[in-house]
Amino acid sequence: MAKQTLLEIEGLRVSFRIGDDYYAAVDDVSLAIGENEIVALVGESGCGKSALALSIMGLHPPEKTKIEGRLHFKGTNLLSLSVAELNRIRGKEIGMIFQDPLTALNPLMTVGRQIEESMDYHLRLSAAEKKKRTIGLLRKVGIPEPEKAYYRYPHELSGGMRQRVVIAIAIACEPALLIADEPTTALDVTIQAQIMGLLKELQRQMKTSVILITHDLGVVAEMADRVAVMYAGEIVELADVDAIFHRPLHPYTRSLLQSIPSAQTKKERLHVIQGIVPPLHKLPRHGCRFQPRIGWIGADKHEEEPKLREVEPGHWVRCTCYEHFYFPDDQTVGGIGYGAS
Ligand SMILES: Nc1ncnc2c1ncn2[C@@H]1O[C@H](COP(=O)(O)OP(=O)(O)OP(=O)(O)O)[C@@H](O)[C@H]1O
Repeated sequence: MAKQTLLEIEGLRVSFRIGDDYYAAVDDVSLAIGENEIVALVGESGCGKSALALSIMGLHPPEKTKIEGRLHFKGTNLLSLSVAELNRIRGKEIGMIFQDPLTALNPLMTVGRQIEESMDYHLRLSAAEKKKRTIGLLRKVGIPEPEKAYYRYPHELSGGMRQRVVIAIAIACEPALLIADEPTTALDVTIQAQIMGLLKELQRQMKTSVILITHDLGVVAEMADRVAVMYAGEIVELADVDAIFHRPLHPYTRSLLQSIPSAQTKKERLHVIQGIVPPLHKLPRHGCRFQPRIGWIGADKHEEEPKLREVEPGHWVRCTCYEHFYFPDDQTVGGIGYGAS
């Protein structure tokens, strides 16, 4: 089912200044987010997921960051807006949920006041209306005794409850787009599923589009409609969630999937992806960026300048190396070896 596009990311390049040079952490990324769609961005730490999200929110310091390309949101290029114009959109039309509720919340302000602050800027409501709406939001995000919680300070709440407050702030103005950057990383495992369940339920009720950044593929399987797999600043595979889990193509996607313990892989050996994502100033800028991590696949199997190609409707993959990729079965790392592909 084709969805109307809400945000069209076109040729986005986000570069950070290191010394005298700029290095792209997000490199020529194009991706459309549909209305009422959950798109997961996955990849190891350092692949550029947060850099992409923060550029949509306009939160990179301009003196150290160069942003190129276009971010069409409801027909407006966010990158052409002044700070004042952007302020009218972020927090209202686009909400963001950050990783750590402790740093996202002001410890000196009551929960109620913090939620109301997000409304002050965008909505014209009387004090009584704001309070009513805030208590309604606290109830909506599952905080017990919302009338009392309204007067509490963040430190009086558990981590899970604090993250619910962060979510309440993000949805206070009913944004069309919600960006959730690792929203459960800082929480206990038992609480993570509850928060994800809440996000999914809110998305269903409000029909908000969501960009969900995570490296938890279990969460992706539960939540996402489509998945963009990022490696070293580039999207290497993009497809709907079913295709990513059942017909993954790119060696990086396959390696990520093979590296998580699951019901199927439990009895098999887990794959350990060799090496690490290189630091920004050492990223390979030509050829297949994943090539150094799959050294057993010959150089001639990679494209010189790999492009994303649509190999079945809606399923995009970068570089021809996927056609030749296999998991070697003669290597063992730290007692954990490679499973068969
Ligand atoms: N302000 C900055 N200045 C310089 N380099 C940066 C800056 N922010 C991020 N980077 C670098 O850009 C690359 C991408 O970082 P980013 O935080 O977007 O990755 P990520 O995929 O979101 O990782 P994580 O899951 O750890 O948040 C990394 O190499 C990181 O070190």
